[in-house]
Amino acid sequence: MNMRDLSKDDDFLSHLLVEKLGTGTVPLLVHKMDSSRRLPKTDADDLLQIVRRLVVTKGPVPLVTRQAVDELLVLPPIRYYLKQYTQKQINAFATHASRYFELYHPSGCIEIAHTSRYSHHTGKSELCILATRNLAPGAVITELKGSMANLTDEEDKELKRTDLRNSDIRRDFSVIHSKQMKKNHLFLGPARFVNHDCANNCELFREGKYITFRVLRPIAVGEEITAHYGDGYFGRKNRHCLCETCEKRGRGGYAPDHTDEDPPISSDSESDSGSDLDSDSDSDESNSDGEGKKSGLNLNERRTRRGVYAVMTKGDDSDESDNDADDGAPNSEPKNLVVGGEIELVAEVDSASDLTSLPPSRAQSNSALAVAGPSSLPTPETPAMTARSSSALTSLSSTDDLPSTPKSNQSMRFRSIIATRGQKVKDSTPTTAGSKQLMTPPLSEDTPTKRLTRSASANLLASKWSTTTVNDKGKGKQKASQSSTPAPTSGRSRKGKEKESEDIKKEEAEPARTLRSRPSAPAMVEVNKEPPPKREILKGPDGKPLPTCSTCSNVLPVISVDDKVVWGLEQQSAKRKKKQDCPRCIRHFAIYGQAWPCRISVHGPVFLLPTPREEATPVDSGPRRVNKKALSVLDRKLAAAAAAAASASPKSRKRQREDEERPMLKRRKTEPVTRVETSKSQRGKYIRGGRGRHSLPGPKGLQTYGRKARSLSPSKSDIKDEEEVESEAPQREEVQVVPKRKYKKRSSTPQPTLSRAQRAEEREKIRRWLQKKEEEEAEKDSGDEDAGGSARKRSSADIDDLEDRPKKKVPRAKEKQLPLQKVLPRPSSGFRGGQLFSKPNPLSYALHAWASPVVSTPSSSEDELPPVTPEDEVTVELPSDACGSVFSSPSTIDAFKPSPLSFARRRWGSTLSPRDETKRRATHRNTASPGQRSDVSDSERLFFNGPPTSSLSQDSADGYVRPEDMRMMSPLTITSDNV
Ligand SMILES: C[S@@+](CC[C@H](N)C(=O)[O-])C[C@H]1O[C@@H](n2cnc3c(N)ncnc32)[C@H](O)[C@@H]1O
Repeated sequence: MNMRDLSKDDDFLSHLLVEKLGTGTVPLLVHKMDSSRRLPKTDADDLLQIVRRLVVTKGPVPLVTRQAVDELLVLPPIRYYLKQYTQKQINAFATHASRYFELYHPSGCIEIAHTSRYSHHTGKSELCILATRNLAPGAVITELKGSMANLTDEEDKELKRTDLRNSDIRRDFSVIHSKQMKKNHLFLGPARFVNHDCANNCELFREGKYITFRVLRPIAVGEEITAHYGDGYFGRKNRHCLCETCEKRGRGGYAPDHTDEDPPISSDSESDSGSDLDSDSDSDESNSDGEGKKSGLNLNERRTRRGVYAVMTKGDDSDESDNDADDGAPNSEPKNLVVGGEIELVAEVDSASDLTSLPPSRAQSNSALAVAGPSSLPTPETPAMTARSSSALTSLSSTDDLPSTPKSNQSMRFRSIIATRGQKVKDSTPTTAGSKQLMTPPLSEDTPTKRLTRSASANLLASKWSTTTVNDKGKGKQKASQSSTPAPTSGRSRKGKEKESEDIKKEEAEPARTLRSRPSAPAMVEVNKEPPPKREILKGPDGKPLPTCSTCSNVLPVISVDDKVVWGLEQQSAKRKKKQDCPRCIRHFAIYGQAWPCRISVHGPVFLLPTPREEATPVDSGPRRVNKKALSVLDRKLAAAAAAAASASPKSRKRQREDEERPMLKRRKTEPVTRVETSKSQRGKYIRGGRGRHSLPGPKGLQTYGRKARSLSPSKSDIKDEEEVESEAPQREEVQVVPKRKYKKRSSTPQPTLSRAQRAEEREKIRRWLQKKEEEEAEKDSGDEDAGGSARKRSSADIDDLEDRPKKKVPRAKEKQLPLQKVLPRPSSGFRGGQLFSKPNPLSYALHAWASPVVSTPSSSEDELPPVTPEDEVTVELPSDACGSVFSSPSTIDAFKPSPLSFARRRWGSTLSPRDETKRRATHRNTASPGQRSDVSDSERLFFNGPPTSSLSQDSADGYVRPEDMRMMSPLTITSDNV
């Protein structure tokens, strides 16, 4: 996979499956590889439904994920996006999509969330990965994956480039560096949201084809998953690091003597970052730092030097050319990253860092570990699930844990405050440090136990997954030692990060080492059953308690995106007294239907919030199985129907024929019904008529005009032909206005074998034929030809037909005397626009068809009404959507002409007024493409939901598929390897 595709796909997929799955008003804003890239508009609801189905569908994760990917790929915007892709690229996209989908599976243990940790310095929204379960050391977070792409030298340089106009561009990415090859690989996917912590709780490692994360020490629910980027990533000795550990220790960006300026590069600067630096890593640094240095305070600077650098220190570093060339698997990681190959995150010298605007040590900073440390055994006062502080396996030494500067003794593992940029500016000024508290609410306290006690489901989950107790050191150790990669133990004194890394490296380097098999569910640590400590109520500068999330109990965050507060302040002021959930918990509930952090429905895999679209789109999108039983039932039914047809009276046969000839009406059961009732006084006034059995002049009918012998059950092609002609009929008067969207028959019958061009040709023939006929009729009408003469010209078949009807008794003389009147058609059963074509004289036909025509003046308001059936108490279902939208024309609906086509048009016309119709069309276009309508079957939806043509803009996708687009619908192959 190349870098361009991967970054493009990741931008799109993170937009779809992270940003769009936010809480609607609060997107989880992802920093893109190229934020200027336009992405196809996608309906967030569609995506949410797919994820919800994934959540409730039972089955192995790869299968369920694959299904979600399949569903994603048929969405019109996605098909549009993939239109130019080759099958290989589509596969790559699908695989990358599966990485994001996997995050949401109920068996997963992490989530992507907002974090306030860095953005209060940058004014930008930042994301992080949080644990949604307790994780024990050695657990592999299988869903935290990424896809890799080789970087050419040019691309590598390009990624280092700083766009001074937009510091986002090319800055927020992850790169994995192969030390031996001295080559970089772009590493994108959910794993890229892992932030750095100087005392990281996870490590990046290679497992088979994947690069994923392994837990180093116990992680509690709500705790952030962190990795170590290296010692020089955030300036020399990470002096600008804003991680929690630095905050606790009063180091990095929180050091009391911290300044935004970087000290001059000393000769040993390289040693800060270890020896694994990319040789040209700093080649562009001066350039990138220029702006920050000049201004002294670059608020837009995200402090991303170059992304995560993971260095392969051993393993097969043979050069890979195109790592996805072999199997077409898009996610093929570079082959040099072999199993067991050690990946080390190393520092990148930040010799000329422009990391600015770092505030001095936060006076009000909390220190989570003031009560923790290796010596601190779990006590009733210790937060039960504060694994880091209570676990005997914690790797932090007392000196590490206890801050060097006085801090508050609150846990700050899960913060939710994001200050605005304005606050940041104030924060960065020492003189205003004291007033910072006034501007920025104090950091939230995270008391996981409290969270659990607030949520019964969470308790359930916790108890369900409990495997070890943190009180039981031995057990915990045993668990850790069971893993092939021993996790740091509590007894081990920590002599700094480097020492720890060394130890881990050593252990991993042992030849006998085998990678642990992937746990089906991550190992958990049990919650402390002790009563939770009383939660301290955090108060704002006004002395009032800060609003907290009613589910997770964190202080409600203030989230700002590009200097704009997008969530928080309004909600907090308006709902200060009301119960309110934080965006994270709202999002969680929207996806899982359960209170955070529970993902498993206590009622089993029953979907909680079905929607009409869900019902219309069954979870099982695969072909339905026809079993023997169903077939025998079908056979029986068919036999019974045949027998009934054979024994039917001529009258009932006739009725049956009529019914068969009206497929359009039958189809629209689901559409709004307009009921028209006739008055009793009208009863008996009208005689039945207009039931012709004349075939329509379809492709065949052109040659055999006239009565066509029909079989009892007309063939499907007959019906289709009729439909086509009916569809075309109303267009005759507006030859130029040829509706492009033809109503598709809702059935699983195969589409006609005629090609589009052929059909168009046939239609054109019909149109010409009709026009010719009309002209002939017009000539006849204009002449002095009498009705009898016209009648004489009719075929005997037509006469026979007419003789069947009561109206044949109408004397010819009377017929002739009738003045030209406006005749309202009746849309009752029996009227067929098609037969009008075989009786080309509209007036005579009308006289026969409508024995007692309804006369109205041209300005009659009846014109505005839908066709009324003057039959006895007949309730008619009038079509109002599918056909109406195709055939009714606002311009012609009022202009009534007593021609067969007018009849047809009005017969099938929409019941809406022209204005309403226009409005309805607009809404219909905007909200529901044919492929989205619930009355359209799945197969048709697939057919309809084509991507817009390239000539259309993204936003004006017409939702119709072109034959050439069908390529996209070829089944995707995601092998289990890929997923
Ligand atoms: C690989 S990304 C991690 C995800 C990132 N937070 C986001 O929202 O895209 C790395 C970026 O996260 C931020 N970051 C992560 N850890 C940090 C730390 N300890 N101190 C300061 N910034 C950090 C920096 O902006 C860094 O460039």
